[in-house]
Amino acid sequence: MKLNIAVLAGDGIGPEVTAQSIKVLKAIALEFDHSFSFNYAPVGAIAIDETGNPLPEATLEQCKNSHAILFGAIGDPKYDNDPSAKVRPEQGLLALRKSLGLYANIRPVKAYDTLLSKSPLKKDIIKGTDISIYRELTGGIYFGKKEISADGDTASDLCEYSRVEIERVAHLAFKAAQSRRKKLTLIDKANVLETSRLWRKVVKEVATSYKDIELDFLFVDNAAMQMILNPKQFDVILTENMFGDIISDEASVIGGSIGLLASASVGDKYAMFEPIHGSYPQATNKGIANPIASILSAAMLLDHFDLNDEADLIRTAVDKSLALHITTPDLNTKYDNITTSKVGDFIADFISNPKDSNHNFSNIHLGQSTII
Ligand SMILES: NC(=O)C1=CN([C@@H]2O[C@H](COP(=O)(O)OP(=O)(O)OC[C@H]3O[C@@H](n4cnc5c(N)ncnc54)[C@H](O)[C@@H]3O)[C@@H](O)[C@H]2O)C=CC1
Ligand SMILES: CC(C)CC(=O)C(=O)O
Repeated sequence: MKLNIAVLAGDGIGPEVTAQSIKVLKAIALEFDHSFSFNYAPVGAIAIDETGNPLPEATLEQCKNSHAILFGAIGDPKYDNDPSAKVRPEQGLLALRKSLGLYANIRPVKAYDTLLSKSPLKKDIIKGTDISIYRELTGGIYFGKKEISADGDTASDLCEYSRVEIERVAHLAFKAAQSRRKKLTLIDKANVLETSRLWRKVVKEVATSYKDIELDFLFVDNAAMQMILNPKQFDVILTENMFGDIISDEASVIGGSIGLLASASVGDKYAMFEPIHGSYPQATNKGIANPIASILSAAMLLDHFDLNDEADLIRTAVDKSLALHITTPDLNTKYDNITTSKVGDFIADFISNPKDSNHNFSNIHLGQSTII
C-alpha cells in the first residue's frame, strides 16, 4: 500500500518521539512491502516562531493532501507562563482538529501484565483493565466563545453542543462497544450542566439503534473516582471534549505512564494519530521521553487502513520491549540508560526480525542493571 503521511512533530518531545514512530513505520514498510512517504510540516510554537501562525496554511494543505497525519505534541513554557499571549501553540492543534473535522478521539487504555507493578494503583485493581475512551474532539468549551472583560477581571468560556455533534461520535462509540464487551458508559455532569442533559437525551435516543449495548451513566466527579476504585467496570467510555481530556490523563496511571497512551482522531474525511501526552518540555532532547504512545499511535494509523497484521506486529514488538525492560526511565527500574531512541531501535529491530528468538538487544547497549 502507498501512503503519504503528513508528519507534524511539533514542540518539546514531539520531534523525538515522532522520529521513533517513523523508524518503526519504515521497518513495517520494508517488512510488508509498502511504500510510506513522510512529509514534514510545522505546527505549534515552532510554527509561530517560523511564520507567526501555530497552524500555517501550508501545513493544513499538507494534511489535507495526505492519507493520514502523524502528530507529535505542541506547547512551550514561554506561552504557558504568559497568560496574555494572544497567539498560542494550542490554537494550532485545536484549529487542525476543527478544520479537518476530527470529531472523535479514540484513546485505548489498558493495564499491561508486565507493568502492573509500575502503576501506583494496586495490581488486583488494575489487572485486566481494557477501556476504549471516545472523547468528542471538536466541540464544547475548548471551542466556545471566549471573553475577557476590559478590566481583565472577568472571563468566560462558552460550552456549546449540538445534537449532530453528539450523535456522530455516539454512533462510533456504540459501534465500538458492539465489537467489544457491549457496554457503554456516558460520562457527563447532567445534574448541573444543560449541555450534559442534551448529551444524555441524545445518547439515549442513539442507544435505541444499539439494543445489544448496555448503556449506563456516570457524573464526571464520580467517574473520576470510579476510574481509580474499579477501572475494570469500564468498557467503552463516551464523553465530551474536556471531560475526556481529563479522564484519559487520569486513566493513564493504570498503565503506569502517560507515555504509553496512544490515540486516533478521526472524522468523516481525515484521520490524525497522536499520543495523548503533551510536549513535556522538561524532557526535551534528554532522551527520556517514552516514545511508545507515539509508536502505538502509528499502529492505530495502520489499523485505520486495515493493515491489521502490521499494526499487531507493532503491538507485539511493544509488548516485547516492555517485557524485556527496554523502556525509558518513566517505567524502568532495571536499566538506567535506555533512551527514547533505543526503545525505537529495539521495536524497529524486532519488526525486521520478528522470528529472531535471540532478540537480545543486538543494537542496544544496556546500562547498569540496578534491580534484578
Ligand atoms: N496534544 C498535545 O499536544 C498536548 C499539549 N499539551 C501542552 O504540553 C505542554 C506541557 O503540558 P503538561 O501539562 O506538562 O503535560 P505533558 O503531557 O506534556 O506532561 C505531563 C507529565 O506527563 C509525563 N509525560 C508526558 N509525556 C511523557 C512521555 N512521552 N514519556 C514519559 N513521561 C511523559 C511527565 O511526567 C510530564 O511531567 C503545555 O504547553 C501544554 O499545553 C498538553 C497536553 C496535550
Ligand atoms: C493542548 C490542547 C489543545 C488539547 C489537549 O490538552 C489534548 O487534547 O490533550
